[in-house]
Amino acid sequence: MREREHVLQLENITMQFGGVVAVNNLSLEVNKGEIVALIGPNGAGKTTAFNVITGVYQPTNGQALFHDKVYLRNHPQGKMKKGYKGENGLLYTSEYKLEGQKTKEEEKQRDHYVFSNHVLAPTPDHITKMGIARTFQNIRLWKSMTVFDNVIIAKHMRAKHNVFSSTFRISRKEEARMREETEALLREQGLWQHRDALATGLPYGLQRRLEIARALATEPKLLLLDEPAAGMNPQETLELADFIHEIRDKHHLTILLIEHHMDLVMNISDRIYVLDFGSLIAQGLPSEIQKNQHVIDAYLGVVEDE
Ligand SMILES: Nc1ncnc2c1ncn2[C@@H]1O[C@H](COP(=O)(O)OP(=O)(O)OP(=O)(O)O)[C@@H](O)[C@H]1O
Repeated sequence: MREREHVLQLENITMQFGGVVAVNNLSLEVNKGEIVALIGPNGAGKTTAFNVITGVYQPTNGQALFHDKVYLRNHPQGKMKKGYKGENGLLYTSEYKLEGQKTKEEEKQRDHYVFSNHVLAPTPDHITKMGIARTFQNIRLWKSMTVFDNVIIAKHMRAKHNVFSSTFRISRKEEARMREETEALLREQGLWQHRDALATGLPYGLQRRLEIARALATEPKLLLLDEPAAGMNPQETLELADFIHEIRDKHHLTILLIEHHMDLVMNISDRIYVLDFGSLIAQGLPSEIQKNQHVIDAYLGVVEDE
């Protein structure tokens, strides 16, 4: 069997807001080409996990790796050092000690975690350039811009220079290339005939498509979808499954998604992680998760199709 290629790994991620532990000691991995779902009841911490992965929030503790390279890391500091309610609060500090006799494996593990209090806090912009893109639970488009501009600006964000310098200084050739790629994306998403419309003027379903086109414009390796089926009827939800497979294959993506529509989740996911009150309560294949009594009690037993 081929070795798994890690795209994203979260290790011991805790996100605490004041006294609220929104995500508690979360570890997970997403491998190349996989479609992985993160599910759980309202308030379980799913969106917070996405916000940590994309640099919107700096986690209180833990680290994340993209293609096996640590790109964000933190440990409880300042006031939080006392008020920390999560687990493994010393793991990423030089205060971490291994008790008792150390095996080679434990030593290796320790070296992997401890970087002498070294904190890494990349900005969302940096993370987009690295190759992680997302969509939002509540669609967030640049409302006063046209459909075309929403996508081409995202392309500029992917370019090596920043939006402002690139707007004024990129070569004509590069600009032409970006326009061509934008056209291709809009055609692919069935949005080309709407290119001059304002983003907010589009019907809801097309706004979702535009959000995905804009995410794809940044040429991601990993795409995070936050409730892509929200507001869709059963027929649209069914079509969404095919659509997600299509974009995964066409754009060579790895996908992590949050979703409450269990039919969709069970249909498209290679693996599923289940959160409840910020903590991971189960992980496995869809067939395993469906049968897991803990998950049924915490979530599946009460889930309502939207
Ligand atoms: N910025 C914040 N400040 C304070 N508390 C927050 C913040 N963001 C999230 N929380 C809290 O963290 C917990 C997890 O919220 P989160 O939105 O991540 O859950 P979720 O699983 O995405 O829920 P849903 O399915 O309803 O979207 C909740 O208790 C929420 O109130």
